[in-house]
Amino acid sequence: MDLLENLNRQQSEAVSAGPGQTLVLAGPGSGKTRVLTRRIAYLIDQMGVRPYNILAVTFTNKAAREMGSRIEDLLGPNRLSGVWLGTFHSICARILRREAGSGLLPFDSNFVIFDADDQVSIVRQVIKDLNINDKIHRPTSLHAAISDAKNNMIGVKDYPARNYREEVVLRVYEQYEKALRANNAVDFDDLLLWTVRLLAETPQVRETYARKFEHVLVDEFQDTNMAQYEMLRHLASAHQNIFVVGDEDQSIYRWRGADYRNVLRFEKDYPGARKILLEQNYRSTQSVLDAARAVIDRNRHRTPKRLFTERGAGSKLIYYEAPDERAEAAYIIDAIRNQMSSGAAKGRDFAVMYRTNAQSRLIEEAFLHAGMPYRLVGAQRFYGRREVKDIIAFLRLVHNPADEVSLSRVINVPPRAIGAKTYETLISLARGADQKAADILADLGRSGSASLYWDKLGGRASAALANFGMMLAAWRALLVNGGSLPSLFDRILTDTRYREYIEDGSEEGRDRWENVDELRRLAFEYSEHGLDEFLENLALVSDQDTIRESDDAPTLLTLHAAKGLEFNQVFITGLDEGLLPHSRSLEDDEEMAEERRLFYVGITRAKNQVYLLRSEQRSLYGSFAYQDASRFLNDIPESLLQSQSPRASRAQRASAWDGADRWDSRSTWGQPEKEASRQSYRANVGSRAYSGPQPIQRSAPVIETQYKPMMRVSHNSWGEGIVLESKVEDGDEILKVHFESVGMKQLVASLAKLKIIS
Ligand SMILES: Nc1ncnc2c1ncn2[C@@H]1O[C@H](COP(=O)(O)OP(=O)(O)OP(=O)(O)O)[C@@H](O)[C@H]1O
Ligand SMILES: [Mg+2]
Repeated sequence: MDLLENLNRQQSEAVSAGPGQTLVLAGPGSGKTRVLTRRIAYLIDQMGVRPYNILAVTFTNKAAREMGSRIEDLLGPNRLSGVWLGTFHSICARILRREAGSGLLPFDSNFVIFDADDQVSIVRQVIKDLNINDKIHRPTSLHAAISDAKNNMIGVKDYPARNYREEVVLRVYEQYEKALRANNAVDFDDLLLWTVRLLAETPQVRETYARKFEHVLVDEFQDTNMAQYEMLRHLASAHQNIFVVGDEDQSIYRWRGADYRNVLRFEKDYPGARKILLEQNYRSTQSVLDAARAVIDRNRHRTPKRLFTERGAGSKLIYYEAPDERAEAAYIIDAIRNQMSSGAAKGRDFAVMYRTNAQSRLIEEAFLHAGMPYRLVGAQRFYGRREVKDIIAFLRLVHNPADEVSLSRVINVPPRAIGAKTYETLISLARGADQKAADILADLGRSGSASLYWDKLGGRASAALANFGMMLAAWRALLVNGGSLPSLFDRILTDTRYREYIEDGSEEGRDRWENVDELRRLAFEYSEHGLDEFLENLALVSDQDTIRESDDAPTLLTLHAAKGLEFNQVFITGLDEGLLPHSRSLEDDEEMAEERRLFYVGITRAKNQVYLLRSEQRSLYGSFAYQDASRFLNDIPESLLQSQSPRASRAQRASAWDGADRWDSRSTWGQPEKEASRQSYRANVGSRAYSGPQPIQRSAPVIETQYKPMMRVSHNSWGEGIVLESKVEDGDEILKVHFESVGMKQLVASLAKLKIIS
């Protein structure tokens, strides 16, 4: 096909630009990602560039996959093979794996990538070892300080210790690094840091890659940080062909070190760069664009951009001010259900966005109560589950026996009589002998009671450890002898009797097994690639990667995770001062500007309809409080808004209460069935009018219930959850609890032994 087809003049100019440097700066929905995709196809097809001479960086794995399949659609199958297409993290991991054997790096090529949980648990351990007060120095904040340093390319040696706090960070940083190296592990920041160091300090490595990559292309350039920018410069240093697209107004990752001034740096470093502006928006209606512009225009120090659309005015943005957060959630459910039941829209048309992850809980509950499926974007749901983490830990141990974080996780899972004390003795023995714990396990497995360590650990403990050691050795042998990933996976399940362990006959047990089975299916997909790549991909899943395209359901996601995506209709929730803009930003101009950009990104995801929601009252942080409306709402001209707030006027409210159908009279989405929508509205009146922590629905209790809705509770194996409903049936208290780990569960209170947290 003609690769310049369906592009406007500026877009074609960018796609077919000659060699050198190109900067495409343009607003949302103007086709930047489309241009980048076409450009890759064009390079291969029209300019004869070989795929393996191309490096393209996307912001998420999902974006990389989509780009890949789009290019294959354009060029036909297999024309892309060899191209390096992925996120900064995955590209760095690839470079480091190739180079780790050279002795230039402090880990070998079997290194594992520790996820956020692992990282914080190491910090926690270090804090304990160093006797630091974790109430004053929170593990997550120390970890953030370390991460910050790494993103700014500041190593332990260069870390300034100008005050007490920095001294603490430095001490923790030092031990944290030691722990990573001892585990043959890297964290996310290391991937970048070590790649940049390698490229900067080793000319022949730099040359190799710089020669290889004749063309370097980058999407979402405004969100690169210093280290990423350095990396790009090194990689493009031989051919100097670098093509970046971005929008300063959509820079929303400052907290991760992103610096939109990289755009200025680019112009300074490459004075000959051609700059292309795209001005037509193909995504949104004029109303959406006008509202978005009104919001972003208030930011200072920005270059105003022209952006027009030929899609027509479209409908106004709908504003709804709910009496409380439950009513806010109920409104979303109603609006979606009405359109879906009338056939006016499909589940996948909708996205519900929020500023902080904590806000998702109530919205999820509302979906659960309504029995409506949804897609929650975030790695937690699947990969955060205990059983999934267990199996991954076994696989990581096989891959990298030095990984003590994984070892400590599964050494006694399922229980095999290796207590915490035995584990500690094992670790201190290893430290004393300057050995890895895994080597001692292997030795015990090999030599049994003839092992040097047998007596030191005691007979019983040694026997248990020896068994574990033999099992590990057998798994490694299987892999070394060419066994496939699926066969290793199954062998682990059989040897550990993992299924018997988790399938206890309960519904939860079945759920857990299904998760293991899902992971197994994933492992099968990687049979060709092997364990390395499987683990790497697991470690690098980002939030957007958890969106299952096949599910036709509304998407729930943070504004941050919404970057680059588009939806027919977008709900932006929590437009309250303190939430959006977030309270942390109220006293800092730069932060406030970033909050504004975040709101801007949210609005501009919408093709047709934006809903702006807020709640007068919120219980987010444990107590109820009244909120002011977000200042950002004031920036949107009245003429673009249509209010559907129940308090907008007495007359409107009265008509809503007596059952007159407000969906029919005021909706912009056609004519839902009158009766159905009225009923659903009525069904929700109870929760809509409710204020304060009361049950959503409850049959009149016969005896006093011990648990109340909205209580936070903790369960032995499912962790923390929220009570949604409590009722008495046949003298038993029956609870519906939503657990973070496993979702909604129904429990008998007397058997479940829940602990009340708050
Ligand atoms: N010339 C065109 N003709 C028709 N549709 C187009 C054209 N250019 C872009 N589009 C469509 O417009 C939408 C937005 O494009 P794209 O996602 O590439 O924009 P973007 O600039 O990358 O947006 P964002 O800044 O949000 O990442 C997509 O659905 C895309 O297919
Ligand atoms: Mg884009």
